[in-house]
Amino acid sequence: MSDATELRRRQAEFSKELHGDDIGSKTGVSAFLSKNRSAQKEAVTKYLKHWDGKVDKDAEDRRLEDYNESTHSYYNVVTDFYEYGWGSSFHFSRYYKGENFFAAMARHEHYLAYKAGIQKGDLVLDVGCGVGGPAREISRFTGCNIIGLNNNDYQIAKAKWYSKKYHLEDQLDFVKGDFMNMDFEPNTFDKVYAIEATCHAPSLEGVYGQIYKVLKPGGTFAVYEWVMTERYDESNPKHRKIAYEIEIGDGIPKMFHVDVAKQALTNVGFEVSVAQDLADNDDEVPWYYPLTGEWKYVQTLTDLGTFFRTSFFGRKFTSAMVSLMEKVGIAPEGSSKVTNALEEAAIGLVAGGREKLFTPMMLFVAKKPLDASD
Ligand SMILES: CC(C)=CCC[C@@H](C)[C@H]1CC[C@H]2C3=C(CC[C@]12C)[C@@]1(C)CC[C@H](O)C[C@@H]1CC3
Ligand SMILES: C[S@@+](CC[C@H](N)C(=O)[O-])C[C@H]1O[C@@H](n2cnc3c(N)ncnc32)[C@H](O)[C@@H]1O
Repeated sequence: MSDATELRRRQAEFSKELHGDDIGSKTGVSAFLSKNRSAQKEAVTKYLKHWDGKVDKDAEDRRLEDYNESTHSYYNVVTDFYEYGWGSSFHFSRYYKGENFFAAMARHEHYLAYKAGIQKGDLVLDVGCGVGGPAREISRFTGCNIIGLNNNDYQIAKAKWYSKKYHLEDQLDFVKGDFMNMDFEPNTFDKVYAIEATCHAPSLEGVYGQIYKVLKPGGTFAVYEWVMTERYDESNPKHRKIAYEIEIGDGIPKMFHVDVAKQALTNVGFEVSVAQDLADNDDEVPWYYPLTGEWKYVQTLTDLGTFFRTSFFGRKFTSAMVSLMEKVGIAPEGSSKVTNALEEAAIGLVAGGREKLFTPMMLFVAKKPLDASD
């Protein structure tokens, strides 16, 4: 058995032990409370194994090398929190004045589909598809067929459960795989998109090279990339602290600079037609607003629940409840470590957003040339 097959088998087995067989019918709090105790403790340990506060080369190399297991463990322990706090699309978006949170999320997804030129009947790959929120929206919006690729078994099971629930099984499929080593045949997809996922890669050239391979000649790749911006200075300790908070709290081995991303696309053969930071604008309502706790930004009454759960006070409330439940044995051991890490994420993301050192929506649109050879 190859190393990759063995890892896949182990991860699938572990997911079954951690989450049980009944995946889908429970979400958020009830899913979180029904985890297998010892497996949850192990998952948290695996995720935080290389996060010891160090940012030297050796520490970074260890995180880059362990990217697959570490990210797999990260999503094993945060997925229920994400669904409870944010919904089933795991990304940020811009907000128009008066626009509801979920409408903005859907619009952000439609915009990427539009920039990728996705048409009815296209075969599309969603790289790092989460629990399938964007794939459901984009398949309904365009009439295309989407295969979602993900290395997290729990999220795949959830994505499949949702597509059955919403009768989208004819248009959607979700498969297990590492985006650094894809199993698809070369030249398979008409379009490829990735939303806030490829930042988990140990090398952007690695993941973009795989996307280039599976895209048909003339096909388009569109991505919302997480990158550090032109203003970021790796040698500035305050900047590095913000990047580290984003890395540890979001399960990212290393946050790359925007130039690294752009160069990586070109190096693997793409022709880049759009390179635009959608966060670099004068929006009245900033993309990171739900994590700030600033009530002035809330746009509609329907957003109050989401805003409470995502705001500073809402997060403190959740952390306190989780800590209490862990102490009395209702919540599995290690749960507080997860809410602490998510808190670091929120702090780093808001700080990075306010200072424009970081963007979660660097939009790249890139084409595989028509005359590309394999
Ligand atoms: C990790 C990557 C590449 C993308 C995910 C982006 C966002 C969806 C998440 C980033 C930080 C997350 C937090 C939460 C939800 C999902 C994020 C915004 C919570 C609000 C979930 C509820 C917890 O109690 C607090 C979390 C803070 C961080
Ligand atoms: C922040 S979530 C975004 C999910 C989805 N794009 C969305 O917007 O809802 C990042 C996703 O990338 C997936 N991922 C991370 N590393 C991966 C890898 N090496 N191979 C495949 N998927 C990966 C995670 O499991 C997760 O589903």
